[in-house]
Amino acid sequence: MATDLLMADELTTGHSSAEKMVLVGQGTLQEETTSSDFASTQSRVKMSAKAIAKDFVELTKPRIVTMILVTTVATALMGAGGFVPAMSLVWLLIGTGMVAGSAGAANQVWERVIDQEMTRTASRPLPSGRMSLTAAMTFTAAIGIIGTTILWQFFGMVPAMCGVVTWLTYVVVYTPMKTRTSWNTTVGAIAGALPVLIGYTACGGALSDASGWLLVGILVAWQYPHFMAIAWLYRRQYDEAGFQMSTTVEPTGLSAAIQAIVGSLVLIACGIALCFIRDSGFLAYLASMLVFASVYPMLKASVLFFRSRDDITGRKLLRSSLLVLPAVLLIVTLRVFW
Ligand code: HEM
Ligand SMILES: CC(C)=CCC/C(C)=C/CC/C(C)=C/COP(=O)(O)OP(=O)(O)O
Repeated sequence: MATDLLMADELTTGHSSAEKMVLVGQGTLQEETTSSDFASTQSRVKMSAKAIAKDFVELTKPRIVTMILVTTVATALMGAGGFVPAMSLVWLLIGTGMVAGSAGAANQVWERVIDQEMTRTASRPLPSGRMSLTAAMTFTAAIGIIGTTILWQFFGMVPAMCGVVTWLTYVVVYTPMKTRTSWNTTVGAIAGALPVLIGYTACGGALSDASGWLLVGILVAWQYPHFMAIAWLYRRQYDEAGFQMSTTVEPTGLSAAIQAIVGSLVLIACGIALCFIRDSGFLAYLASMLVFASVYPMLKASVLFFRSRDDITGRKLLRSSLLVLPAVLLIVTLRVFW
């Protein structure tokens, strides 16, 4: 208020009352214009800050990281053989999430040029030009280092190294293989499965435990139906961009369908084996039946895709895969408490 009055005085010194009203009016108008400019600038700054933050999140492949964190909770409980202190779980999720996000971001840095060739990826922060390479690389390094340090400091060298090995497998091995051989999916499945060892070893499990590797088996197997559906749905874009995927090398999709069926069957086998690893009582049989029932929709979708390879059966297979993984992990985790 005082400023307004000061402004009014400065504006009106040495002028008639009528001129004063106009000047004050103008001054007020200017003040209003200035303040509305300020408000709109402020809102623009807020919006651009929101958009920048959204791009950094998008760089990490948040949907994949979210599902990886779901597997991290399950494998942490399994490694602990029971409950895990809430704060430990929070730090585990922060550390794993940052390392996984760094891997996803590094993959997008690596593929920033070829991602322009696919409609599915062209709108990403780097290929679209919304984010600078320096900002992306700095962010990638920062969250990767911070996440690895958190895992190391709170849970020890083994979980931290599991994260580093996963990061390297995905970024340095899998990513360059994508344009060279369709065997990239096998390496990607290993990279996508290794994070289960982070949660498992962070909360008491050992790398020598069969349970940990059966969990790896569940994730490796699951990724075939999951990705073969995606490889089919985006086959044309993959082919035009020069990626070597099962559906570009063998365009009928028969190989992809067979891999999806085999992956579903191996997933069931690994899940049932995990149900019996503690004992072979009634609950082991009950849990096994639940594992079969939870994977069955994906097995059925794989068979339907095998019989009729089109975008409808392909999308149904992808959707079923995204529901099946959490269900299987819930059942095998409950076996820890049952
Ligand atoms: C061989 C390994 C894998 C490959 C090649 C792969 C590939 C992909 C691709 C290309 C997409 C994006 C689809 C799109 O743009 O709509 C995607 C989506 C997704 N992936 Fe995977 N993925 C793999 C492993 C994993 C793993 C290990 C997880 C987590 C446990 C995972 C969880 C997801 C989720 C949740 C989505 C989002 C699906 C959606 O929102 O429609 N994927 N995957
Ligand atoms: C803890 C840690 C380091 C976790 C990392 C694990 C991780 C990010 C796995 C992703 C699995 C995978 C192959 C995704 C597809 O990438 P893509 O390059 O085929 O997807 P795109 O074509 O959409 O870029």
